[in-house]
Formats: sequence, structure tokens, C-alpha cells
Amino acid sequence: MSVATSTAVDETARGGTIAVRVRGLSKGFGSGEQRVVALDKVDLDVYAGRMSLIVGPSGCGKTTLLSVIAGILNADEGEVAVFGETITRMGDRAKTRFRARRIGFVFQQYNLLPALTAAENASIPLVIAGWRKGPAVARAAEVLTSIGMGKKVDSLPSQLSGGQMQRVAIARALVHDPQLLVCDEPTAALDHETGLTVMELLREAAVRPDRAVVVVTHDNRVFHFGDRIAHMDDGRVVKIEDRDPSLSAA
Ligand SMILES: Nc1ncnc2c1ncn2[C@@H]1O[C@H](COP(=O)(O)OP(=O)(O)OP(=O)(O)O)[C@@H](O)[C@H]1O
Repeated sequence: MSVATSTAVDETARGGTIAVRVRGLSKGFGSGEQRVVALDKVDLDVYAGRMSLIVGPSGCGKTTLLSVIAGILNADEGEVAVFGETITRMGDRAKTRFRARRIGFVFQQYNLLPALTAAENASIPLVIAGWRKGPAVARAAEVLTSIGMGKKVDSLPSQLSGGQMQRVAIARALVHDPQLLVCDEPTAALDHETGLTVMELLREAAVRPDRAVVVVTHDNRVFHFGDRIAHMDDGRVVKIEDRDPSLSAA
């Protein structure tokens, strides 16, 4: 295994396209004595065509960092650029539009609507983007088929296993072809084998020159999927591991 540690910001060494550039990012919650500093001047580069992991102990700021990167939370200070667009300078409406078009989300909870079939659930981002229902569901069925769920497109969530529901959630995250896929503990609710399958699937989605995947996880059984692993502690990125992508997940 080839593992190199480096600083979080490494302009030249990798030579890839920077998908997400985080600079001086700080974020706190509460005020006075109750104040918690969740992010403390974080710098990080995430490369396109790579799977990046954000890891670290509970409460170190992983979800906060992912949420600011994805434009769900506003930062107090610092900048985040996603494929060259500085989302920390966007207004709320522009950020919402950017998120809807360019970012896909996968969470620990699948958040599927129980009355909708797998294909209908996976079609939701397209419907929100203005597609008519028929073509949207047909496109979602194609994406589901491409990730081995072809036989389940008409199933309701209650008829699916946890791993299958997470695949529907992944199809939903990919259906509008986002450039950035952000995943918060995607394997936490799954058994080990299913978790590995889900990570493999996410990797397949990541390995495109024009797309990046960022996964927050504290599941060290899936760390080997990361091409770049950002270790956080106490609101800071304290170590970066870069691995040869051809060796990841081996
Ligand atoms: N909405 C909030 N209000 C107040 N404090 C918060 C809020 N969200 C997060 N925090 C605090 O910020 C810090 C970082 O939280 P965060 O959820 O980012 O950590 P994490 O590394 O993702 O943790 P875990 O692995 O347990 O999910 C923690 O101390 C947490 O209690």
C-alpha cells in the first residue's frame, strides 16, 4: 500500500482538478459560554476523479464540514469553492439552485418516501428540476438498473432491504448527474458486507474525471476506499493521507 501524508492544501503534488477548495473555514454554534467551535480554520482540497473521506472521532466537525461544503450550512468565516464556484459567497436562492443542480446527497438514513416506488423515489430530483413524471421515472429506472436494482424499480421501500434502500438513495443522489456527491455515514446502518458493496458503488460513481465524491465516515472498515483521507480532530484537519488511486479498495 502506498500512503503519503501531507498538508491539507497541496497545490501541485497531485496534479488533478480541484473539485472542492476549502480555505480558512470556521463555524461555531451557540454563543457565550455555550459556544462550540465546530470548525477552526479548516483548509482542504478535494480532487475530481477521486473518492475523499473525512474521518475522525465523534464531534470533531465532520458533518459540519460536509454541510458547509454542500451549502446546507453557512460558515462564519472562510471560503468553499465547488468546481470553481464560491458557494460561501452565494445568496440563499443561488445556493439552493446550485445545490439542486450540482450536488447529490446520501445520508445514513435513506429518507425514502414510503408511498412511492423505488423509481419514483429516485426520480424526485428530476421532478424538482422540472421534468415531467414519466420521463423522470424512466430515467430513474435506468439509473437503478445500472446499479443492479433493475428488478426492484416498482418495489416500495417496505419491500426492500437496508442495502437496497441505500441503493435507491444513491440512485436518487445520482439521477440528475451531479458533479459532487456528498455522503454522510452512508454505511452506518448497514452490515459490513452490504456497507462494502455500497462503498464500491460510490467509488464507481466517483471515478470520473469530472466528478468527486466526499464521504464522512467513522467506519474504519471502509477507510481503504479513500484515495484521500482527511483526518479531523477538534474542528481541524490534522492529517491528510493520499493513496495511489489504483491501489484503493484493493
Ligand atoms: N446545530 C448545532 N447546534 C449546536 N452545536 C452543534 C450543532 N451541530 C453540531 N454541533 C456541535 O459541533 C461539533 C461538531 O459536530 P459535528 O456533527 O460536525 O461532528 P461529527 O464529527 O460529524 O460527529 P459524529 O461523528 O458524532 O456525527 C460538536 O461539538 C457538536 O455538538
